[in-house]
Amino acid sequence: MALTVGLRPLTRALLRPWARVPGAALGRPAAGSGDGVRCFGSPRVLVEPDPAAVGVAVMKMRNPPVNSLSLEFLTELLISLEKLENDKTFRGIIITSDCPGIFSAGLDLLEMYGRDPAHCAEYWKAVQELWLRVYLSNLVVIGAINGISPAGGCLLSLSCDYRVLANNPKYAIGLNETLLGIIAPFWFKDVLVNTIGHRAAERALQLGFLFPPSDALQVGIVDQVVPEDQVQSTARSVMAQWLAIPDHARQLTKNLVRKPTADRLLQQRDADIQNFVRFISRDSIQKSLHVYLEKLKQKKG
Ligand SMILES: CCCCCCCC/C=C\CC(=O)SCCNC(=O)CCNC(=O)[C@H](O)C(C)(C)COP(=O)(O)OP(=O)(O)OC[C@H]1O[C@@H](n2cnc3c(N)ncnc32)[C@H](O)[C@@H]1OP(=O)(O)O
Repeated sequence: MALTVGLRPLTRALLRPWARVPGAALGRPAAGSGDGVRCFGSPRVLVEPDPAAVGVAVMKMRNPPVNSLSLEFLTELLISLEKLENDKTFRGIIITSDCPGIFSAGLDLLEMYGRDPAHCAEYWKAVQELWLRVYLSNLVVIGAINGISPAGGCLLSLSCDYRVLANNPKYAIGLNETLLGIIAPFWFKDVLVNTIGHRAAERALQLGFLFPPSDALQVGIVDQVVPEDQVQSTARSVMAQWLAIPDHARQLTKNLVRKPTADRLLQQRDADIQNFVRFISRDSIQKSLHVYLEKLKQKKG
């Protein structure tokens, strides 16, 4: 999948040579890891081989305070995923968070609020790109969801092959876009419908449900709920089960199941970008985002 087409200078710079990303170094031993352990990443994305599982990488999102998916963060995630996809030593990735209590707060509202149409278009293209990259990955992708995961964070989780959620009543997962006065795009909706079924998705989307762990498991938006300190070990055991399947058979099957959903976006990416830009630029939508951002500020007191 070509990643650089049509992207503006910031994104192109980030997608160009790995070494240009400050702090990034492919093949450099990880701080605190044994000599010779391959570790690569970027300021906001830490990627390490799982010391206990051959062929598995752990990708930790580290964009404090809430792992919101800014353009720079999306770009770094894309670079890391592309590296992993092309590195034949890896067959699976566990995606998790390095921000306590938060998997990802979803799309970065500041990339959509008060921005010009060109910026919004570039941002949306990167959002599409990340989804396609994760959803269609040849690797086994397991979400070790160790925190709240609304909207874009939920989409990222839903795009994994399997989701393990920490059993903490403070955590919740769902597509809550309507609560912000915005709507989930058709491909977010498609992935949710594929996961929890039409009727449950219809209710969840319209009411902007954020499911706490027990409800999340019951509706099927996650596959397993486990005590917080067992999220990583469970993700690792699940990974072993998925890696026991020959790659070619699993990958072709994944493609068979997921391609029709991805194709719906691939066939109309530009139109989807234009729709997004038109929608997000409306005064009424900008007002809703403003109100929501103010609410987030006031919550702090
Ligand atoms: C035709 C097509 C139409 C398409 C339409 C658009 C489709 C858009 C699709 C997806 C949308 C999204 O993903 S929108 C994002 C949804 N996310 C949320 O609703 C989560 C919002 N955040 C929270 O609820 C909380 O921050 C938290 C529960 C995640 C964490 O709470 P906590 O108390 O720990 O932290 P704070 O609330 O104090 O937040 C700290 C800091 O971060 C800022 N913040 C939080 N979330 C975001 C975000 N998503 N984007 C940008 N910034 C965010 C928050 O404002 C605080 O900032 P300050 O410290 O500066 O006050």
